[in-house]
Amino acid sequence: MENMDIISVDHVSMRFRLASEKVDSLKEYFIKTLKSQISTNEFWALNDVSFQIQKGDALGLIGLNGSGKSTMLKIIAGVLKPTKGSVAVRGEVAPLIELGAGFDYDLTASENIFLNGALMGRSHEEMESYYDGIVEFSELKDFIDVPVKNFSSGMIARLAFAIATIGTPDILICDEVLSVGDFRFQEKCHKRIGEMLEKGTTLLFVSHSIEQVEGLCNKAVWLEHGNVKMFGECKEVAEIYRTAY
Ligand SMILES: Nc1ncnc2c1ncn2[C@@H]1O[C@H](COP(=O)(O)OP(=O)(O)OP(=O)(O)O)[C@@H](O)[C@H]1O
Repeated sequence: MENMDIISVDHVSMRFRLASEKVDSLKEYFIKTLKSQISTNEFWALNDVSFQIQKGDALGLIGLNGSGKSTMLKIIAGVLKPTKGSVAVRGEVAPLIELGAGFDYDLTASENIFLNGALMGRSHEEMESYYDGIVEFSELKDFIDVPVKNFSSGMIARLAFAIATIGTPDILICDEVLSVGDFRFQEKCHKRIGEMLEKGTTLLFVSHSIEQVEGLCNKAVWLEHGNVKMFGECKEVAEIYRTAY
């Protein structure tokens, strides 16, 4: 089982269609569609991207705004289906992509812990055993019965991170999570991710902080306009990336 690819991204391309005309209402949209007055521009967010990750690797995805990092993570997490190519993922994925996406904002933090557990396929009993640890890690004890709609983005990030990192998933996907919390909480998350890596979790990590990427990752893929500019050892990719723009 050593050196087995846990994630294999094979010639993945992703096309989005963008409406090129501004439409002010649904009615106008239907009328213009019927009259064939709406044209769409094709936009390729990823072009023929391939790379392989082995068990226990920590991969940083780096690149400028709009280079395709989040799109790549969403395809690996199974949220988006690639237009071309394929992705093979061997293992359970804990995705931290759109923070709080699994939350019902009218429910309290406590209720959302169980809701998210259910979304992750975990039973109520199982979540009860994790409950205290989640509350403690998120440091939201005093807010646990408050509806999440009253939370700041940092509080939502803390709760989402604490829930997603229970147990030891095979693959942890983190998209910009550490940029939301304050510095002290970022350190705490960094430490927890480090502990998960030691236990064999594979990490996919997006951050605009190249220092954070270097601190956690052994491999890096650098995306530029949806193309792989460079893939390899994190230190080598980071060194060239730093001086590139
Ligand atoms: N659902 C969508 N529909 C249309 N275009 C999209 C969609 N999602 C992403 N895009 C476009 O695809 C490109 C890549 O976006 P993506 O979010 O993957 O970039 P990113 O590297 O994560 O950027 P950032 O660093 O700003 O988070 C962007 O130009 C974006 O506008």
